[in-house]
Amino acid sequence: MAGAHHHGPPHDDGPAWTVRGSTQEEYPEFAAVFAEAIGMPAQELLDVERDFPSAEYDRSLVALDGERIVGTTMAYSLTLSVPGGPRRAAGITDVGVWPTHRRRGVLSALMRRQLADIRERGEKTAVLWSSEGGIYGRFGYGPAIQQFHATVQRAHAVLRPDAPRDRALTVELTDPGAVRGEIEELHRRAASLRNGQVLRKTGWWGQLLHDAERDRRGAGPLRAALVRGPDRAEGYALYRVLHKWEDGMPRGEVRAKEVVAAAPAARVALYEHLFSRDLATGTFLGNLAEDDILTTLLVNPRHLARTAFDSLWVRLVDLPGALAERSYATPLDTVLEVTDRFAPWNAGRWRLAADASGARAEATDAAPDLALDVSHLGSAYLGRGPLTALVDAGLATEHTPGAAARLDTAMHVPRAPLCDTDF
Ligand SMILES: CC(=O)SCCNC(=O)CCNC(=O)[C@H](O)C(C)(C)COP(=O)(O)OP(=O)(O)OC[C@H]1O[C@@H](n2cnc3c(N)ncnc32)[C@H](O)[C@@H]1OP(=O)(O)O
Repeated sequence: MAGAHHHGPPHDDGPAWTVRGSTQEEYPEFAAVFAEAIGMPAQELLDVERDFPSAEYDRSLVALDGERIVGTTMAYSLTLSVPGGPRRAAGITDVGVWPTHRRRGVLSALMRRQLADIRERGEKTAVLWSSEGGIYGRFGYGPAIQQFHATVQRAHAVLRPDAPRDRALTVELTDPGAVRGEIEELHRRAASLRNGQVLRKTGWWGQLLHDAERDRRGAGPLRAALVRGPDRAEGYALYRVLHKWEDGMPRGEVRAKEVVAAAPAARVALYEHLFSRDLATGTFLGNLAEDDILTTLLVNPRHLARTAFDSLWVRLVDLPGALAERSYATPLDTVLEVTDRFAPWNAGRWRLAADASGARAEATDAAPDLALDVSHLGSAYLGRGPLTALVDAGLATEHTPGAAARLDTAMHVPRAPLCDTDF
């Protein structure tokens, strides 16, 4: 058995741990290691996977100590919206290291192998939601989206009188399973329009709408509010109501998991529906984009309590490929000197040129305008990573004055990215 006295190899000392592909047969052992690492019952993982399969076993990796699994990770084959359109991307998940084996380079070994595998498959980027902010920067991932959860007390949950309201829209309150097709279609449409969104797998929808008791955390069943227009569904909210009484007074809370709308009036109808549930003193809204119209439409936005957090992290796996497959707001011709510890094929100088006909990135010997880490480009990839801030912080170096600002301008997108699917 892997012993408590085993000290394991040092981090950067060659192929430290054996890493190999895993299988469906091995999944119970895989799940046991990952579950222990994140502190949830393994059986829960197995049940979810049995009922709502989404695992891609041929993309699962394990690290071994002797025969025993001590580290896990998996990748999903995703479609990610990036500036320029939807692109294939690897969605990294199930990262866990057995607690007695942490900080001995197990994850580092898994990451090296996984990046090589992704490159071989031809996906240009990898994305993930991180459990902690301190893990993935060193592996070349950069936080690319800031989004927020919000709470608004009933007294302040009032939208401007001139907010768009459409009498032709009706709100239907129902069990989400009854309108699943419409909900999925609305999300697919919205996801294709927002950078950072991923298309949800069937298993994820099943899990989301299944409404397991453990997901309720004291609140009632999951409800769908579906906005219907004359021709088609225009938006939906998925939410629960937590009914609570204190000293005989109603102190309930509406908890919205997501609000998705194809038009502003539908979004207004959904917010006003959520704000008007009786016996609730406030509304929680999860996963809003930085520029969500709620802030704009509240009569008094000061009382919207926002908790900002990093959602999606982006990693350029094939740097020239990733830079070439997105679009740029302004013409660009610049030379980047890039460091990359975990995907050495990206390290070096790249000339990035973009105009109306498209973008190219090619290896070059020319003098660099800007020197930075691959993780910095990951942060900027979805259009909101300020490279100038990295220069100001002394983490990136400008050799040509203004190079970072010019790249920021070219990579910028007007609408804030959002990812409302945590995988
Ligand atoms: C996409 C997802 O699945 S997110 C879920 C991530 N998983 C979890 O949070 C589960 C609990 N945590 C774990 O299982 C492990 O601690 C892991 C996976 C985060 C890290 O695995 P380890 O094998 O310990 O990482 P490894 O030894 O390769 O560390 C490499 C470097 O990263 C650093 N590092 C690792 N984890 C962290 C962390 N949580 N915070 C800060 N630094 C970290 C290490 O100190 C080390 O630095 P060094 O090279 O300067 O010494």
